Amino acid sequence: MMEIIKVKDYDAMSEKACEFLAERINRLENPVLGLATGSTPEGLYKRLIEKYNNKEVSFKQVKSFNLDEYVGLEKDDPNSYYFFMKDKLFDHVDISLENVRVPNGVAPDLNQECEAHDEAIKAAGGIDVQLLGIGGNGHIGFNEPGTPFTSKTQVVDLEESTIQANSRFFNSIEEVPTQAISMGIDTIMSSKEILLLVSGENKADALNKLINGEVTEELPASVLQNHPNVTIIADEAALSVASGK
Ligand SMILES: N[C@@H]1[C@@H](O)[C@H](O)[C@@H](COP(=O)(O)O)O[C@@H]1O
Repeated sequence: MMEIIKVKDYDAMSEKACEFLAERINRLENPVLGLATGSTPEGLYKRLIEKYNNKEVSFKQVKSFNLDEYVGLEKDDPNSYYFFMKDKLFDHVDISLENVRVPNGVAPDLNQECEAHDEAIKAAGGIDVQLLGIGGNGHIGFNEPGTPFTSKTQVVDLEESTIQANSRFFNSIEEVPTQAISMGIDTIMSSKEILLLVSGENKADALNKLINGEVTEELPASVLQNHPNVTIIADEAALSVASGK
């Protein structure tokens, strides 16, 4: 089941997503969240912090698992996803850092780290709500086109287009890591519920294929058609191709 909520713009998407997530956090006894990085969820995190400051939500009982992390970046590297999460959310709410897990991109044994991530998710009882963004090429997490739907958390090679897109955060393109640890497609699909946020015209093509196209490993996000409980909050620009159909 896929529900699509169309909103006007990025701000409206962030607002809706904040209501959606806060409702789950308040309702579930021990919420387990799957969290994402990138520009897309930044507005959502800002609003969640506001809601926390207004005492409308608390993260005391929340456990979280992040989707991905660059290989080779230390936790305190401003471009690491661990740093992003602390900077954009964790440092500003009452979540315990003991309850958050971002894959460790500098673990001595990366494969073992991938297994540990999946094991920790299982031990927590699985993910209640997985937040996702989407890459222009249809990637989710860092699962690039061609990634098997059966994949668990693993080390992945980044596509040139992804490196290019993410270079905006780095001083130069040479500094962008070429590999990452990413939750696998199967890991993501095992979540009880999925919330996908999409904003902007540059995602319109991928979103159209996800909604109207066939389910194929060539467009990793298309797998979401097979999930029983997906909500997509997308703005008008992101839906411009899909709604023209
Ligand atoms: N690994 C991240 C994804 O988790 C993210 O959803 C996507 C879109 O990023 P943005 O939201 O900045 O457009 O690409 C990045 O590479």
